Amino acid sequence: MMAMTKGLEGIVATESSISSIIDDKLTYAGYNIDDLAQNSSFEEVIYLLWNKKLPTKSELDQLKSDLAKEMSIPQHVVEHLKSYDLSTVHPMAALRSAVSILGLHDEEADVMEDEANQRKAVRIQAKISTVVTAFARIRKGQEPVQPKENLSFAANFLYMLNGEEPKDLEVEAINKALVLHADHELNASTFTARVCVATLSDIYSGITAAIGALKGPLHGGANERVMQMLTEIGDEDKAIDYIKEKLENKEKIMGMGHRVYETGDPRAKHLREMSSELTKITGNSKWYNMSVKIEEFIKENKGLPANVDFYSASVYHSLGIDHDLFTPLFAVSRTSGWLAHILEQYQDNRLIRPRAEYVGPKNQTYTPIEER
Ligand SMILES: CC(=O)SCCNC(=O)CCNC(=O)[C@H](O)C(C)(C)COP(=O)(O)OP(=O)(O)OC[C@H]1O[C@@H](n2cnc3c(N)ncnc32)[C@H](O)[C@@H]1OP(=O)(O)O
Ligand SMILES: O=C([O-])CC(=O)C(=O)O
Repeated sequence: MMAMTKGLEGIVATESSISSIIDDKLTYAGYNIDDLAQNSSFEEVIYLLWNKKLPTKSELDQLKSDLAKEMSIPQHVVEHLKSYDLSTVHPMAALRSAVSILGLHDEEADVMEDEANQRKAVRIQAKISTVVTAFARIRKGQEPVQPKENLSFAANFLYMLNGEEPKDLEVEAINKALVLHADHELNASTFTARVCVATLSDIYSGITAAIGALKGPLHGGANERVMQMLTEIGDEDKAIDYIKEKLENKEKIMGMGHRVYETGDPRAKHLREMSSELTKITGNSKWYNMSVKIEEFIKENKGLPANVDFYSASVYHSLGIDHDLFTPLFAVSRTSGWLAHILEQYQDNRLIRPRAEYVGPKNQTYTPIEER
């Protein structure tokens, strides 16, 4: 058997033409993330990830209209969201369960033809932000807000969350965040989705499994913990002492470090810029200043770069988004990548089944229970 690599570090487990990380540069289907972050809409990125080419105007209009038609969620799903223990259930747990329930209401859930899978991809992508925002409102005792067909995906997210049409700057920030989080090669949640559907299980199962993986604090769950850390620190002048103590206790600093990037995560600078701008506008520059201090300290003392989760925290906080909705918002975006990978996996499938090196006891003799 081959040598074991803990955490599968450096192991190439599949071919893919969706996104790449080479020399610390991230591309979606060959387009650099910096270009996409500056210029593209999230809908364009969805099209790009699913089709490996930028859409023409009519192709983009078609996708937007398909998504708009599918954004509403069945009343059963709303009733389900209402039935959770609203004071304790984390929105990521609610989302994981709700996506699974969406599958129960999709007659095509187990139809494996390509066209049915593409229709389901549109349905899931369209409904995911409706589920997140509906849950966010329901737990505050508010009714879900129906999406508006004339709004962009990013604008609809904020509209359904807050019940009022967002300002241009807010839409721009959410759109950029959605573009930046959409795909990232074979990260843990995407790998989870691919492992799941490689058994020829259905798309809803793949997305449900991926949400479960994204939820963890070493992955998407880090963005909520970054804000928790900044809140705990509270004051710029206390940041370095706080971090030193965490490091002395061998605790990890959330939003720092990455399995693949060595010099830095190319997405972080876009979020850093947004954080600087938005925290200034909202009169809360301390969150940005504190983040810069932490980033510089960790870079200097541990050689670790900030990852995508680090500055997204102060960006989302400045937009007034509840801290436990940060990871669900990540999921809304990453669903586009998960779906692209699931469809790619189906196209050239083989069961994913690695080996484990057995290190337990050998040659044991069975003893009857009365003799143990
Ligand atoms: C969207 C995303 O998923 S981006 C990642 C989001 N996750 C986080 O921000 C959580 C914090 N970061 C981490 O836990 C890690 O850097 C990960 C999970 C991202 C990458 O992990 P790995 O590649 O497995 O690195 P690993 O955890 O083995 O760390 C290697 C060394 O760097 C240290 N290290 C890595 N990240 C950090 C951190 N954030 N804070 C402090 N030390 C760290 C480890 O303690 C370890 O040190 P040691 O060799 O002295 O024991
Ligand atoms: O690629 C990873 O390991 C984690 C990450 O940054 C992402 O999923 O965006």
